[in-house]
Amino acid sequence: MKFSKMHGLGNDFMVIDAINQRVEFTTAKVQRWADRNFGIGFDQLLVVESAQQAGVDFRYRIFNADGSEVQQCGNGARCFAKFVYDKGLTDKTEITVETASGIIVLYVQDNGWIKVNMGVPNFAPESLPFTVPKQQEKYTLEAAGQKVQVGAVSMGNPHAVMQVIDIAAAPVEKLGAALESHSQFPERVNVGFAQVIDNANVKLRVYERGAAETLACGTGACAAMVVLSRWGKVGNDVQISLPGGDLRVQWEGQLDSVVWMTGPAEMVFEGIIADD
Ligand SMILES: N[C@@H](CCC[C@H](N)C(=O)O)C(=O)O
Repeated sequence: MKFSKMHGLGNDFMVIDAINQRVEFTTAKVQRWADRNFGIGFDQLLVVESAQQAGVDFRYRIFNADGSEVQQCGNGARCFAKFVYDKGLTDKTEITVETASGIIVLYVQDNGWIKVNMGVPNFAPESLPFTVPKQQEKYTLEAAGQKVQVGAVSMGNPHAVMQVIDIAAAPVEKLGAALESHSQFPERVNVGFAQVIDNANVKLRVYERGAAETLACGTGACAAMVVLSRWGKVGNDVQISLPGGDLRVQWEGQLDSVVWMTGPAEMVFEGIIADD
């Protein structure tokens, strides 16, 4: 089975075309492929399929390195768009795709970057413990022996975001792991640690559900933007700097406005899996 290895700001993916070849795998196989010593190594697997709904260009499925299937992936969406465009699966520069959390629209720009309409943030999905969205609201949780204040939002997938003073010293591994599986999050959660530089610049690290800390998280960047905006910390056009590079995230701030994310996507190499 042929695959491509791609990344968006160092958040890396194995991408499989399941339109032109037969693709079968199990959770154990995803975990083995994801292994950085015994497999290909990646944070997420992206499986590109034909659309199931009329008028939509593609469907794609997303699996974390631990094998769990998830609803949304920002960096993955940009890599998906580059993959279908560069492989000639479409010649459209405006691409619609079904994900497990609904249809999203992606725009391939002249400079090769991809702009994604990430949809409207959801402050009260089932996978979050909080039901009533209130402006300025923070929630206090206990994790890893300390009390932390987080904002919670779904970008299709669940995120908890906290503000930190010094991103380099943030306890991402320890607190991220504790919050990822906190009892308040029935479907586990992605955990963002955000340092506000000014109202247009934020530094962010994300402990991802099912993958641990990654070099970048697109939905995490959108979630951080939305939470910090609700807390009055940022404007509506923010550069989010992650360990792997920068994303531009735009949000008008109304609860019904969509989030835009713009950034690069890169092909790394292509291969054939020996054990399929
Ligand atoms: N890296 C992704 C998010 C991937 C899914 C996430 N780990 C989850 O479990 O929801 C991104 O760029 O958004």
